Amino acid sequence: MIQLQHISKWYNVGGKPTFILKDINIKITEGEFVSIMGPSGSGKTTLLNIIGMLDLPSEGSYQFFDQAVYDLREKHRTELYKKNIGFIFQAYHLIDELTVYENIETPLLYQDVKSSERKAMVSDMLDKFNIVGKKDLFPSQLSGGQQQLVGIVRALIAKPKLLLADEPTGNLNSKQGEEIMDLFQKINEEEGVTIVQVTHSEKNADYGHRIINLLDGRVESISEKPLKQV
Ligand SMILES: Nc1ncnc2c1ncn2[C@@H]1O[C@H](COP(=O)(O)OP(=O)(O)OP(=O)(O)O)[C@@H](O)[C@H]1O
Repeated sequence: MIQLQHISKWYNVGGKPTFILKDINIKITEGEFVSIMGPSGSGKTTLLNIIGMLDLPSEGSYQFFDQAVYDLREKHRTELYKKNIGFIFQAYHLIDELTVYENIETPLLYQDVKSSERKAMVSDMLDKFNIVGKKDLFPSQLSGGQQQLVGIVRALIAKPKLLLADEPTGNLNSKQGEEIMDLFQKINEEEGVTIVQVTHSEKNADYGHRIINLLDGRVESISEKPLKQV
């Protein structure tokens, strides 16, 4: 699904290149659940944003299914992203002025899905994730865990093949965090959604089949993990 080759990213700081990522080579197969770990500043978010097509590297190539991502015009890259990728952030990034229902509906508006179809899709998701009763509330009226759940439902509504999550449980207590990780596991196993998450937590990383450890912008090691027993 994903093949990154010789990906590097640098910024010019005071006339000198400062490397954020250096010669990253990673393959991710459809259906995998991968965790990215590493100390603060090691380049995790930058790598996730490159995988999510939100950021461009300074060098290297990226194959997403049969598409050479950097050969595409920006418009086509955006279409590829919108069609295939859902993003979840630590700080939820919900729109405060919109209700739960409206927040979940937003990605469908960008995809020009018809009104009647949107209604059916949102209702279906509200039902599936047991949040029908919250649909008219605003984000400020929800707990952190509930807000993240809405963020996840919003990321999933357009049926992405790839779910990217940057510290998805960073603002949650351990019980809420565990619920979100269990949900990720379910989405991965039952729906076949490929997941790549950045995490500081060993416990959360263990939910993945594979852990990629970054250090100073390089892949320091990759460890395969047995599936977590439930
Ligand atoms: N526009 C920029 N110009 C210069 N340096 C940058 C820029 N954006 C990011 N960096 C640097 O890139 C490095 C990697 O950042 P990144 O957010 O990818 O790290 P991270 O591993 O996700 O860290 P954390 O765990 O703290 O979130 C940091 O040292 C950061 O200062």
